[in-house]
Amino acid sequence: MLRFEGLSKSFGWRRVIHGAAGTLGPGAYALQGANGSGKSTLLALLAGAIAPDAGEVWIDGLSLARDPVRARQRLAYAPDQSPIYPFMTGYDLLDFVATARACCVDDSVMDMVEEAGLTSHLPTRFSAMSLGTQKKFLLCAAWIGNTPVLLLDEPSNGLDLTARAVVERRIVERSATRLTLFASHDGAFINACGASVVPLGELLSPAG
Ligand SMILES: Nc1ncnc2c1ncn2[C@@H]1O[C@H](COP(=O)(O)OP(=O)(O)OP(=O)(O)O)[C@@H](O)[C@H]1O
Repeated sequence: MLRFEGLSKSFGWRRVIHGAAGTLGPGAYALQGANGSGKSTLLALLAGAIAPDAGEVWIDGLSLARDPVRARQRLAYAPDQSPIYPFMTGYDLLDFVATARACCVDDSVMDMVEEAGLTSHLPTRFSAMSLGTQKKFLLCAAWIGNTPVLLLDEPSNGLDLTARAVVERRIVERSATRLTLFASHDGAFINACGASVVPLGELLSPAG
């Protein structure tokens, strides 16, 4: 479902990810590691949000480098924070993501919007939303298309208790047939999601 081999990334002189490799099937996985160890960088590489210096990623068997359109339609990624255009509304974000994934905003996603307390914020511009509200929209957008692979960076950061429970339940619901890989330092959240802990160091080349 998610496979990656030989992934490496440096920022200037600093090598952050070296020789990362792994194969993950359906389930929930919590990527763990110290601050600054490279969890967000690895998730961004797996999502194709940043280009690797070396290595390759396959989403549901499709190469992210060689078959990017079809691979990306099987993938959703919610960074911890995202530079969304300030003039976009909640509606605009959901529509934009659905178009990119060649699908629609279905009832399940609108239920999530309602459960997370976002309905009244749908017409609000991102520039006028709190950080927690922006985060909730990013997470709801990540559920659009019910993609086989879902990558989430610190999904519980800044969420109120209601939204946190919604995201936990949604991750559990996916786990039988789909993959969710998320970076988190939040032990209670990881447990509530029934996630297996994946130490970042175990995915990296020992020579790194
Ligand atoms: N765009 C960038 N340019 C330069 N350095 C970067 C960039 N992105 C990340 N880094 C550096 O790469 C290293 C790993 O950062 P990353 O955010 O991936 O770590 P992390 O494990 O997610 O950390 P945290 O647990 O604090 O969120 C850090 O030293 C960071 O400063």
